[in-house]
Amino acid sequence: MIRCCVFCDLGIPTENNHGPARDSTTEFRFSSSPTMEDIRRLQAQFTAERDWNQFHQPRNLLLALVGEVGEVAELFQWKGEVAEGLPGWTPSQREALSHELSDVLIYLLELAEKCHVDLPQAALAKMELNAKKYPAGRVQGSAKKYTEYSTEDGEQGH
Ligand SMILES: Nc1ccn([C@H]2C[C@H](O)[C@@H](COP(=O)(O)OP(=O)(O)OP(=O)(O)O)O2)c(=O)n1
Repeated sequence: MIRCCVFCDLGIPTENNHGPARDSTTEFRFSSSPTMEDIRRLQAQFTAERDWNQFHQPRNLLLALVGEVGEVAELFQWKGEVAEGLPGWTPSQREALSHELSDVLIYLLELAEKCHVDLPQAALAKMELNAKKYPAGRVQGSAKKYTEYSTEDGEQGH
């Protein structure tokens, strides 16, 4: 059997091995794969193949994550506010951003794994909590923190 790449072995389509992942004329959205679990598994494989689990404890992963968030911030610093879609950014600036955001995601998922947090489920549960804390009808158009809503607004601050 001819092997293409690790992504094909795992049944994960990518732009490189299966053509464009999305139609650029439609509203922006992510590709349906890889899933968070796919990325967790690939990073676990990458780490194990290098005998790096000895370094990838939760605290080290947290520090690595924060470092990568800093690298994302560096790409935005001194630019002023930037509009959605990053108009005016060069292809190489966009590529740098996609690399740094990916580093953040990879370390975040490995940190969650090493802390035994099932992140897709945890994120969904947290979004349900967020929706209860910020009922759309009550907070419409306001960016106030939930603690700033008084009982007169009809919402009890915590
Ligand atoms: N001990 C390590 C080192 C790297 N990586 C992986 C996860 C990240 O996705 C990426 C981070 O690599 P670098 O530390 O080389 O950081 P950058 O890719 O951001 O390079 P640079 O800092 O030069 O921008 O590689 C990892 O899992 N464990």
